Amino acid sequence: MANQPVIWPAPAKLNLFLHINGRRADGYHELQTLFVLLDYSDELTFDIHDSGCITVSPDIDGVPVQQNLIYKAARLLQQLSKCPLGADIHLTKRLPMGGGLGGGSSDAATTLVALNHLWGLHYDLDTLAELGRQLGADVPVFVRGHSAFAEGVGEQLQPVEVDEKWYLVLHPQVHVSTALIFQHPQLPRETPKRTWQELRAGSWKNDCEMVVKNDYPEVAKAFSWLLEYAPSRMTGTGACLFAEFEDELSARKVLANKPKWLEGFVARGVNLSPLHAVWQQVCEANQHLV
Ligand SMILES: C[C@@](CO)(OP(=O)(O)O)[C@H](O)COP(=O)(O)OP(=O)(O)OC[C@H]1O[C@@H](n2ccc(N)nc2=O)[C@H](O)[C@@H]1O
Ligand SMILES: Nc1ncnc2c1ncn2[C@@H]1O[C@H](COP(=O)(O)OP(=O)(O)O)[C@@H](O)[C@H]1O
Repeated sequence: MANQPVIWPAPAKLNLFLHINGRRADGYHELQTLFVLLDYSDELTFDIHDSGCITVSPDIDGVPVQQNLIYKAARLLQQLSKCPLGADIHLTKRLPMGGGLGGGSSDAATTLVALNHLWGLHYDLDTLAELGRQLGADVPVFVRGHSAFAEGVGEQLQPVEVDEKWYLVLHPQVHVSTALIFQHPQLPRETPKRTWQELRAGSWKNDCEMVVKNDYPEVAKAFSWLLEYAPSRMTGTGACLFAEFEDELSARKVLANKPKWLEGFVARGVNLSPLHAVWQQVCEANQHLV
């Protein structure tokens, strides 16, 4: 039987809180956020060849290949390393786009980590995270592969151990543009900065929630529906919201009741990224071969 290709996961994240502390001269926002990785992922496979070409399939509707973060990540790595190898990359998309789950950023991070390994480049995680930062503020946390408290524009990361709770994630099927929310005149930008020690005790909120609820009635409607069952919060700049549960069954019971206009899934919050778990397995398997 032919060897099955390795499936490299690109997990979702939730922002358990997202506090906006100010706006910088370059337009980017200073924020404090708690990223928790989920065991629910897009999946990528990589077929390496020596033509030097990069292909990504299937096409993502509305995203030309040169704009696809997978393609951009592969090209960036190729340019830095002058690697003559190429790759045919296949994506199985499970994470809703523009949902605040970081799917595109995670796809980019998985591409950097996987091609670094498969092309034999041996860059360390600091180098890959810095490359990732050039692609998007959310990419470094996925490269580093651990749930983390983040500051700055999201690139100053401190790995933290979170309770690995269960989450119901609901997608109200609208696409929210991160750039538009950050330009919003009514966005609150003055939450005082606090230390992680202060923040870990609670008082968590998402400063983007109110403007998104006001501008996207579907998001407000989803919050109203979920309120019957559990308190909830938005992740990132939306549109997804989530509720936390102690066990899987409780989360699945609420999911089973959801109306048709809501998409959703249940996943576990994890400290170590599923990407890094697979990477470790691949390295161990290679060691057995030599
Ligand atoms: C705010 C977060 C929280 O996780 O939102 P989500 O995208 O996940 O919803 C992320 O850090 C987003 O990261 P990412 O989606 O990679 O952002 P980028 O592509 O770098 O930036 C998209 C746009 O958002 C704005 N932006 C982004 C991050 C930031 N700290 N301040 C900003 O003002 C900028 O206008 C930028 O043009
Ligand atoms: N591989 C990719 N997967 C998803 N979105 C991508 C990808 N490459 C580029 N994009 C662009 O990034 C935007 C944000 O996507 P995504 O990361 O899924 O959302 P969010 O940042 O809200 O979590 C998409 O609307 C799309 O235009």
